[in-house]
Amino acid sequence: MSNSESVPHVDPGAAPYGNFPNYYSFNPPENRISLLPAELLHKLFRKPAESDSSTQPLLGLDVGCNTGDLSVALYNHLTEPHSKSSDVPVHFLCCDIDPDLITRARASNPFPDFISYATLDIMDSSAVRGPVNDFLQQFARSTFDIAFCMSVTMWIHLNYGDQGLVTFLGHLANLCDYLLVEPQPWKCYRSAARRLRKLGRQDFDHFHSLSIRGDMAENITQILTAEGAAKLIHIFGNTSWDRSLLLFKIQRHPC
Ligand SMILES: C[S@@+](CC[C@H](N)C(=O)[O-])C[C@H]1O[C@@H](n2cnc3c(N)ncnc32)[C@H](O)[C@@H]1O
Repeated sequence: MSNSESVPHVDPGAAPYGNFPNYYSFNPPENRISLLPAELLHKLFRKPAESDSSTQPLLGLDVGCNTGDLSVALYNHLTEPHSKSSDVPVHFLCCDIDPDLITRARASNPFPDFISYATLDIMDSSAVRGPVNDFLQQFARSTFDIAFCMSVTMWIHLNYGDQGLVTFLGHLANLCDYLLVEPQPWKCYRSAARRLRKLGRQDFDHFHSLSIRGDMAENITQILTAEGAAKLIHIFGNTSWDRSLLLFKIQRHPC
């Protein structure tokens, strides 16, 4: 399979945020799911045997969920009986900038009581506050247990520049205790820019001025772990698209 997001037969000018309408026909969820241990949630959140077994729900945030196929696959994978976290209710909030993708995700949602979808630009802090805070407040919580940021960083980076990427990662880290990131490697940036040029379109606003470039998994790790803000605790290997899945534990320092 090709290792860049150059495969979709969609005019990329029409998908400037990576909002490809048929994403899962060329990158099926299984490519990523197969790298994640089914017991991930149990391993991260298991309680000591003697602790009270009250079932605080586990909360997940999926940023850039497209039509929700990966969100649902993650939900199934992490909650199915052999995962041993199935006794704990798990609730996901999944968001995407593209309202059409969210409409499709809602229409095919197999678990509407457990998976919620919202249209929002994660870079628009005032728009994010509403749905994210409303979701967290239902559970009297201020953060998610885990956030997923799968194949989204490049689109944020190309559309909002270096500072946008740094702000985005910082914002996500503030929202969760664990963060799973699948960064697109630099060669995908070149492919995305080449596609636009082939179509005679203007380059992404920021492509030529990005100074964060090269090894994107390493760059993103450095941004997240700067000043001890997060710790890289696991790399789950590489997908067939040569993308690594990086799990960070966010370190909260008392003020
Ligand atoms: C390449 S797709 C990845 C979809 C999914 N996360 C996955 O890995 O299967 C990138 C998604 O991020 C969404 N996206 C890009 N920028 C966004 C933003 N600023 N806010 C919310 N979603 C965004 C796009 O609409 C698109 O659906």
